[in-house]
Amino acid sequence: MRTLGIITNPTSGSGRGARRGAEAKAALAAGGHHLVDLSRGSWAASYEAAMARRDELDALVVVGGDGMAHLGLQVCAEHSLPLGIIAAGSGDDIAMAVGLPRHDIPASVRRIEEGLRGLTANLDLGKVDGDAIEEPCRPRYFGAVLSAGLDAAVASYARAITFPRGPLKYKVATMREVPRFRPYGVRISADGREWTQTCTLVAVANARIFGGGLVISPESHVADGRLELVTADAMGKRDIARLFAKLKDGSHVTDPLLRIQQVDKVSIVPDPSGAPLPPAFADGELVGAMPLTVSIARAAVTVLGGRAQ
Ligand SMILES: Nc1ncnc2c1ncn2[C@@H]1O[C@H](COP(=O)(O)OP(=O)(O)OP(=O)(O)O)[C@@H](O)[C@H]1O
Repeated sequence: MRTLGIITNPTSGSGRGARRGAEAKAALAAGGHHLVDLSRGSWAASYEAAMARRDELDALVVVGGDGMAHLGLQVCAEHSLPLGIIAAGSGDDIAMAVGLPRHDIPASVRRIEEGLRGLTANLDLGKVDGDAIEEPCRPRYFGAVLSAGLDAAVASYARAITFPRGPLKYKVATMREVPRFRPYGVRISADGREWTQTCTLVAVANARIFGGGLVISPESHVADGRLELVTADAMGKRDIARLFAKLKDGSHVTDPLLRIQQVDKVSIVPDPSGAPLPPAFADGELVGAMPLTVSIARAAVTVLGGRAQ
């Protein structure tokens, strides 16, 4: 018998989170484990509850989408506590990057049991430092991708509106943000090189996919010890539409306005040569305003039942 902290989110999976959470708890309890329910009324309150009980646990299990996996990473990063992920969200990019099943609670629980018997994967994380990182976790870690370009402006508006809900809110936010877009000014320092440019996208990828399955950085791998800096130069509206369409299969990498470079550490600073950058998002969650520095945290978290390859 193990002591497992568990965090569920009633809002995840377009409102199916409460049922999925109850199913997950029942399946883990059936395995004879002692469960400590750390779910609270918000992401931040659940994080605080998990941090307060972290030392009593043998593992932490999160149930939901990337927002919940991101929460689990904050508790387990650079700590000996392993993380179990029961992927039940509308976006499960982190779970997919570690080869975990989606929307299949019995299969996810079997992976957690395998993990408790020793089958685990060590994953790299992006570690974000900056004065304006949102409370309560500073530094912030991410598993998939941090982004501060046009897609972050869309995410920021989508987060601010209460209607419509679900995937439709991203369509509404895109329709608002793309016509207003002016190229962002940015100063980038990456592994000792420094330059200023205007851009449409600026992202740091640990995994190949983000945004619920968009292939932003096809060569990225969560266990290769490297991050990829992805930038897209200033673009007009038609080029933006083409770029976003190509993100679906990763074919944007041949676009001459796009650049992907491997980095260990990168600083992203707003520059007056263009419009102000939006706040950064990572794993779909708000991280905070620029400037930010992202560095690689190698093998920073152990995922139960994960597959590194
Ligand atoms: N009680 C709660 N505990 C944790 N997170 C919560 C809670 N209530 C609301 N949330 C919010 O739910 C959001 C989405 O969670 P999650 O990623 O698990 O689900 P999802 O189905 O993939 O959602 P989305 O489509 O919004 O990304 C998070 O941003 C989080 O802030």
